Order: sequence, then C-alpha cells, then structure tokens
Amino acid sequence: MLRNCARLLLRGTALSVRPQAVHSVRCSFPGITRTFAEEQPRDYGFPNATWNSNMMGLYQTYLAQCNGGGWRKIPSYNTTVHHIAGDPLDPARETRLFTRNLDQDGDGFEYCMFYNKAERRMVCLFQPGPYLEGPPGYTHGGCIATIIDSTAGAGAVYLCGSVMTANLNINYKNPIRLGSTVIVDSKVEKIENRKVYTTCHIRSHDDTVLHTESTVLFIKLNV
Ligand SMILES: CCCCCCCC/C=C\CCCCCCCC(=O)SCCNC(=O)CCNC(=O)[C@H](O)C(C)(C)COP(=O)(O)OP(=O)(O)OC[C@H]1O[C@@H](n2cnc3c(N)ncnc32)[C@H](O)[C@@H]1OP(=O)(O)O
Repeated sequence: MLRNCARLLLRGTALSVRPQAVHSVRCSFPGITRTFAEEQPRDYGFPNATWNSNMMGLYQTYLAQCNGGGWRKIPSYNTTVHHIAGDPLDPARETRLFTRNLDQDGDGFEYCMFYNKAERRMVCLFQPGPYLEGPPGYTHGGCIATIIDSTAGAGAVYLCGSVMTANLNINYKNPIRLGSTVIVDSKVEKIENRKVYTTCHIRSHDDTVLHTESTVLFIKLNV
C-alpha cells in the first residue's frame, strides 16, 4: 500500500518550467507531455529580501557556474502538485511541501538547490529561519535531517527518477546557528539495482566548519 502510494506520489518527477512562460507549466515524463494552463507557480529558490549576504554570495557563485559550468538551478515550489506531472492528488487540495509550508519568507527553510549531473551532486544553500529552533539559537536536529533528506533525495530523483528514503544516518558534529548560511552537499556514490547510496555533508558558508556528515539510502521505485 505504502509502496503504491509512493509510486503514485513520485511518478513522473521530471518537470521543466520555461522561465519565460508566464501562464503555463510544461511537465513531461515518459511518453506524456502536458501543458497545464495555470498561473505560473512561484519558484521559491530565488533570492528574497531575507537572504543574508553569505546566502546571496553563494547563490551568485553557483549561478555563475550554470552557464557552461556543469550546474543548473533546480526550481522549488511549495506543493508537490507543481513538482510532479500527473500528480494523483486533487490539485485543488491544499497540500504543502514540508520545507515550504510557512507563508512568511525567512521564517523557516530558506534554501535553493543546484544540480551537477556529471558529478552526481545536489548542493543546497540553506539559511535556517527562527521557526526552526531546537537548542536556543540553533537549528533543530529534525530540521537538519529534513534538509539532508530533501537535498540528497532531490539528487537521487534527478539522477534515477522516483525514489523513497529507506535509511538516513547523521552524525551531528557542530550546531547550526539560526540565520547562518550553510552548504548541504550531497552525492550519489553508487547504485546497486534499486539501491541508491548517497553521502551528504553540511559545511558552513566559508567551508571552515563541518556541521554534519551523513549517508542516505534511497530505493528506486517504478523499476
Ligand atoms: C516527496 C516529494 C517528492 C517530490 C519530488 C520532486 C522533485 C524533486 C524536488 C524536491 C525533492 C524533494 C525530495 C524529498 C525527499 C523526501 C523523501 C522522503 O521523505 S520519503 C518518506 C520516508 N520514507 C518512507 O516512508 C519509506 C518507507 N519504506 C518503504 O516505502 C519501503 O520500505 C521501500 C519503498 C523503501 C522499499 O520497499 P520495497 O518493497 O519497494 O523494496 P524492498 O524489497 O523492501 O527493498 C528493496 C531493496 O532495498 C533494500 N532495503 C530496503 N530498505 C533498506 C534499508 N532500510 N536498509 C538497507 N537496505 C534496504 C532491500 O534489502 C532490497 O535489497 P535487495 O534488492 O534484496 O538487495
């Protein structure tokens, strides 16, 4: 049952949004291409006024490597409806992606992802907001697990298609201060049949502090 739900949820995750298009979203997955006539969903992976200077600086650095540098910016919406073509959920139903469920910019998960297919890496620039507090002034460990899972998961999805997380191991080395900027750097290390093994490190914006090291095992669906 769960497996079938996962299949449905993750079916056809290849999504491309034409940046010029104001009123259409083009989704394609094997054999089917559809154009939804709807208002262009907001891509939350663009800078907003709450991004600090380190977040902005890193964003510009990765963006500069998107033109011929092997990286591409990954769009980020606040519902899976916009992420998944042919979503089985009723589009009118109000669901929110966990990492995009707060209305006010800067309060929760502020992040932006970049993908490098040749290196099998997904990098997430992450600025945890005040509503992600765990220890006073620092980010909750569950939120850290979430951004690791989301980053490594997105990397696995972009490389392999639909996956579900089967195992997530994290060593928390140094706390992450709320409002700081960190780099979540994941890599697909190997693929064995349906198993996709990834590693993920979180480092400070200037690379001087290792915050976490982790491994995440994803299982491919639809094979
Ligand atoms: C969600 C939104 C997505 C949007 C995508 C948009 C595009 C990208 C944008 C944004 C990215 C966001 C990305 C978000 C990422 C979030 C991901 C989650 O939070 S997922 C929720 C938490 N995870 C579960 O709830 C799984 C629950 N578990 C299951 O459903 C099943 O156990 C499942 C599917 C993992 C495997 O079940 P089976 O029945 O299909 O397969 P079996 O036969 O059990 O396992 C297959 C192989 O894997 C090994 N395996 C399975 N689990 C293992 C484990 N824990 N450790 C080691 N090996 C394991 C087995 O031993 C087997 O290996 P042998 O083929 O025999 O060699």
